[in-house]
Amino acid sequence: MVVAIDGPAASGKGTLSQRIADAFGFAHLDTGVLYRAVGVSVLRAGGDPADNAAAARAAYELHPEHPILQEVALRTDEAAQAASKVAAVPEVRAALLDFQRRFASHPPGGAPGAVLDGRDIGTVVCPDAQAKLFVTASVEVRAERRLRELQRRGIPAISSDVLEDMKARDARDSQRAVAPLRPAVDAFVLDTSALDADQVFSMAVAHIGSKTGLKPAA
Ligand SMILES: Nc1ncnc2c1ncn2[C@@H]1O[C@H](COP(=O)(O)OP(=O)(O)O)[C@@H](O)[C@H]1O
Ligand SMILES: Nc1ccn([C@@H]2O[C@H](COP(=O)(O)OP(=O)(O)O)[C@@H](O)[C@H]2O)c(=O)n1
Repeated sequence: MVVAIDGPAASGKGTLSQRIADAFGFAHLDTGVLYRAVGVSVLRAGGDPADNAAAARAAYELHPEHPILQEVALRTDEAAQAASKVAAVPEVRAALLDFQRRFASHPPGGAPGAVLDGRDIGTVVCPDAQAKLFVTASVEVRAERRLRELQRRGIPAISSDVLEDMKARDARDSQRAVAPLRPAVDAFVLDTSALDADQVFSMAVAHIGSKTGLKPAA
């Protein structure tokens, strides 16, 4: 059983995915972390994330136990920008595809299902997912959520920079040639601009139930 959750930055994908995974006993993979790790690896090696060869090399070196995947440095805006640059490189996407598909088909810990969140889960990584959600919100709402999150994590951030970075990333993610950000034709689109996390969760559970017959454990 695979649940695909896609959407733009700070729309609430990760929050929703973790809650869905907990409720159904599924494993959760935040695929954005993989792209962030590749971007940060390139920066640390002194490279340019938009350089195809450097980005592809870093992607082929990433493996599920790599310690960079746990680093808080992956959460910064700098990491997010680097991620969206390496994410436009076809070799990077190809290198990360196996990792993601293996997680979906063999969820760790023998879990009965997997929730993957990202930009292209319902369209490219798991086009046969039993339930697909596309979570979105206005860019202003998303920038405000991300700013508060960064402040909570103790990462310095300036409101106008977060908004501008988010717009730049939205444009890059939506306009790239390979696996652009867009809802799958069979995705349930959920605009969370005026919904809190509990409301989003309830609507998502109802949708998953309608598609799969599954109900969360009480
Ligand atoms: N429906 C919601 N309403 C308000 N804040 C939310 C909502 N969903 C998530 N958040 C908060 O917004 C921030 C970004 O959410 P996150 O789940 O990390 O988004 P994404 O994975 O899409 O980048 C987090 O601080 C999270 O707590
Ligand atoms: N499945 C995915 C996940 C992330 N990405 C890229 O990785 C970047 C960071 O993703 P993320 O999910 O960590 O970003 P946030 O939504 O958390 O801000 C995105 O801007 C995309 O460019 C992608 O291309 N495909």
